[in-house]
Amino acid sequence: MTASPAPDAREAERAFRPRAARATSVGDLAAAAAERGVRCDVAGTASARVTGVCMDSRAALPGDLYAAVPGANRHGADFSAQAAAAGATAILTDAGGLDRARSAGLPVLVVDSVRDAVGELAALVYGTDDAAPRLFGVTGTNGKTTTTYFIRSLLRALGETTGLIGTIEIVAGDTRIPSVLTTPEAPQLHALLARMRESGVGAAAMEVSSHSIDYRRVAGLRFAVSGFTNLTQDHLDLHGGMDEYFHAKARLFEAGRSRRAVVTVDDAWGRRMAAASGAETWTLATADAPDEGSADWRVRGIGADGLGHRFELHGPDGAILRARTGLPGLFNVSNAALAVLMVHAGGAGLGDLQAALDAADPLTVSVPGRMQVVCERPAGIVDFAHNPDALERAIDAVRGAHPDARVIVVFGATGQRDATKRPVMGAVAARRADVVIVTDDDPHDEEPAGIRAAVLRGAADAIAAEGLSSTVVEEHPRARAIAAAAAIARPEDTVLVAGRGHEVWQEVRGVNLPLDDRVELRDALAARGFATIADPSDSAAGGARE
Ligand SMILES: CC(=O)N[C@H]1[C@@H](OP(=O)(O)OP(=O)(O)OC[C@H]2O[C@@H](n3ccc(=O)[nH]c3=O)[C@H](O)[C@@H]2O)O[C@H](CO)[C@@H](O)[C@@H]1O[C@H](C)C(=O)N[C@@H](C)C(=O)N[C@H](CCC(=O)O)C(=O)O
Ligand SMILES: Nc1ncnc2c1ncn2[C@@H]1O[C@H](COP(=O)(O)OP(=O)(O)OP(=O)(O)O)[C@@H](O)[C@H]1O
Repeated sequence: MTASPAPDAREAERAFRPRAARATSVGDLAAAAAERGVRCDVAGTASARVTGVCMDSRAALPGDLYAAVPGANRHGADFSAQAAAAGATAILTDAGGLDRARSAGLPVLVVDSVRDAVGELAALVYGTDDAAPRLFGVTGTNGKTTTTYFIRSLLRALGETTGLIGTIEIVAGDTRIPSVLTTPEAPQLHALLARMRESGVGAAAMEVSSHSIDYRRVAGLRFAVSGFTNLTQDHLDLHGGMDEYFHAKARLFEAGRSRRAVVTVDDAWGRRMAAASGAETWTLATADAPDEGSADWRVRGIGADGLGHRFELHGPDGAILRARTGLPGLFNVSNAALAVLMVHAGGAGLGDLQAALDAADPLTVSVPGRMQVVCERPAGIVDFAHNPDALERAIDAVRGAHPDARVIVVFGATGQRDATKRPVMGAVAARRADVVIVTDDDPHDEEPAGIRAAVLRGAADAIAAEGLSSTVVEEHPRARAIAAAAAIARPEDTVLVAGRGHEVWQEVRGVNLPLDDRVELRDALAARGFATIADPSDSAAGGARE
């Protein structure tokens, strides 16, 4: 067991501050915020000067406005003295935090909702409201990370200097760090954009999680283009139901938040999202759907090409774009098509786009832990699928062509998160795979045996009700489950290790244990004498790469 060296939120917050800071007085901030409809009362001296914004006292730097939010566990105002000791010059809080903030002896900006206000204030402090890099935001249950990597790669092929913000890493010019959140908190986002601007970044691709929309992390940001991948069951613990989950995502497409939108309309949720969008919207059909023909853009002519696919995009006035992606799975055609159209909607002309697609194969970028192949025969694949829809698609995507090919899937469900998806994932695996090895994901503080039992119950119920012939076993810890899968793999089989993708720490009762599925699978297959593929992005090779 090791103590946690996992990415640290505070370090991440400090790593991406702009080098040049301009000072704004508390009084001027309150006045500018009011002009944007955010009412701010000032308690204390209005002449104090602010050069940065933070939301965690442990990340405060001299000159910061410390945003003290009411949290699930504590009110941030409890940490006002720590922020002041670190050099913060003012505090932003709500009526509930006012007295505690005042006791730190700093001027206080009082607002109705700190989360609603902090994005706008950070935009003012960092000057990111109009001069930030062009932002390409991607939301949806699955495909956000992959699509942002595709967008960034395509923008680079078009000659742009780019940034990236998402689950795996944050990249701004020559600086990169592993991510803590998929979408950082608003103060960090605005600092990041200011830093990107300093580094000459012209465009950035960014994942926008539904949590971030609910928690107002994207407040004060304007997206040049926003894209929607899909909506399937996930995160119902936060949102309560699919309708609420839909409405959280829909807020990204409000007029004023996004200038343009590209919405995948392969199902009813997509069509509803397109109808709800207040931005100038293009619809994209990537799969056979009832009214697929009425979409503005359609994927046509999909054909197998190596591990991936080639395809065409057909648009208005006979426009056609030809593209390919080397990443396995038809869902990666959907992700790639969305990325191409978002870059087109962001201003790239059809001719330039086609030239970039032809010259650089930009949609064959390697995305860490997303359909990552560590061995070709047997196929050993590590993927991030951690909800029912993604798991089903991932299993289908990796099934080999040989008539005796089996899919052996290793996965578990996360502790303290949406428990309703556990039996559903068990049933999906029992239906689609030949051998199912149920193990642990990140149990967090929950008892792992109970999580496994819920997944196993779903699998057993599906087998009994549907007369399935799949084999289901329980094995833990996870490394032993991966070794068990490798031990029974025949050359024509596929071992799919799903759920944790690029992650290199497994959290068990507050302790982060080192665990990289790619390393475990590669080592287990190599031990049996199979030829494996090294990859510089995994933990055995030292981490993230270009
Ligand atoms: C459930 C959730 O989203 N919680 C977020 C929330 O934490 P919280 O309400 O528990 O905070 P708290 O512990 O009560 O503390 C209150 C405030 O005091 C501050 N504090 C606390 C201690 C201290 O010494 N000093 C200090 O300033 C905290 O930073 C916080 O602002 O506010 C914090 C920042 O203020 C967030 O960092 C934190 O995100 C946590 C880390 C998180 O894991 N969120 C996940 C669920 C998330 O957002 N995930 C999505 C992706 C989901 C997906 O697609 O899979 C994401 O975008 O990453
Ligand atoms: N368009 C898609 N439709 C369905 N499943 C997909 C799609 N794209 C990717 N997947 C599956 O979902 C997994 C996660 O993909 P990716 O990381 O790109 O999505 P994400 O939205 O960023 O996920 P998360 O929010 O959980 O980080 C992949 O490993 C793959 O199994």
